[in-house]
Amino acid sequence: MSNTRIAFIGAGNMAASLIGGLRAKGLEAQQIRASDPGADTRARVSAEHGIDTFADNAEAIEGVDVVVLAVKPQAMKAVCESLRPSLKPHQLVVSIAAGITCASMTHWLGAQPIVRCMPNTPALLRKGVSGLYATSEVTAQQRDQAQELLSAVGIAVWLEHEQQLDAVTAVSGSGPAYFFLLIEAMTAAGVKLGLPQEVAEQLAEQTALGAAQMAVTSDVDASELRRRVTSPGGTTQAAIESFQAGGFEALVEKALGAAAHRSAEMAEQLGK
Ligand SMILES: NC(=O)C1=CN([C@@H]2O[C@H](COP(=O)(O)OP(=O)(O)OC[C@H]3O[C@@H](n4cnc5c(N)ncnc54)[C@H](OP(=O)(O)O)[C@@H]3O)[C@@H](O)[C@H]2O)C=CC1
Ligand SMILES: O=C(O)[C@@H]1CCC=N1
Repeated sequence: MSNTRIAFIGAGNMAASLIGGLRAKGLEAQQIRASDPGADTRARVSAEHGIDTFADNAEAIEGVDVVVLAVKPQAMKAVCESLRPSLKPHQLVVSIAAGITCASMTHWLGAQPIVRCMPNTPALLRKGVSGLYATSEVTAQQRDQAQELLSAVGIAVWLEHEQQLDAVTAVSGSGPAYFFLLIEAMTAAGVKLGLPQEVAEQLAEQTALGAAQMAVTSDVDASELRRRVTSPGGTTQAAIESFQAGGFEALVEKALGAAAHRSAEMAEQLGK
């Protein structure tokens, strides 16, 4: 990674997080470039990270080792087709677009080494987690480059089957939103129980942070940590029983199933 040159196509939220992570890991500004149609977006990433930005995607990828596709899934076909004439066979393409398969990208780009990933927004704080899948064209060195790119913003986990990315999207790609929803709901419930809004918010947020840190650092699993909070016949038991009577686990399974299904459906709809 020390002298890898990387171009980001699309300089929105996820690209900015990745660029921030790479800069924090010591990559020089000269090693990173980004292209985006938005003049404001270009000015922002350029000012924040000191990198060169381009309005023209083909210009941005000249001479780089890795091309990161960080545009919305709906824009992927047009972006890939426009890059095709300029891409060199040795350039690694890393896509972070939800629900766009390697087969679709290969169809649009031509034969090219591709790593498809699914990061998540805590990447902004270098607390992200990403699932990665590599096509057979990807060399060991390129795998390392992709690994280092995604590890700059958190943990990177390699997958054996591309289809598993639908499940990764359901669990961790979309996952931060589920925890935010829980924080919102716990805050609203706290207010209904008589707490001021800011206090309820502080309690819910810090509890989420503390619980997540315990789950990550503890050598016992989440169910044991939960058991340790749950005094027999106490308040936690009353809450957990209420959650479960409402079908909590089945609801979570259904919600994640909907996300995974949508990921596969997007591949079908946008992959042509
Ligand atoms: N947000 C999330 O939680 C996650 C998102 N992803 C994936 O990351 C990708 C990017 O998402 P996110 O960063 O949130 O999206 P953003 O909309 O913030 O960023 C995409 C950027 O790409 C720009 N863009 C549009 N068309 C082109 C083009 N032809 N060439 C170059 N740039 C272009 C957009 O400009 P403009 O706005 O002017 O159109 C925008 O600035 C998506 O594919 C998404 O599926 C993956 C994991 C998590
Ligand atoms: O909602 C989405 O489609 C994207 C992918 C994962 C998170 N955001």
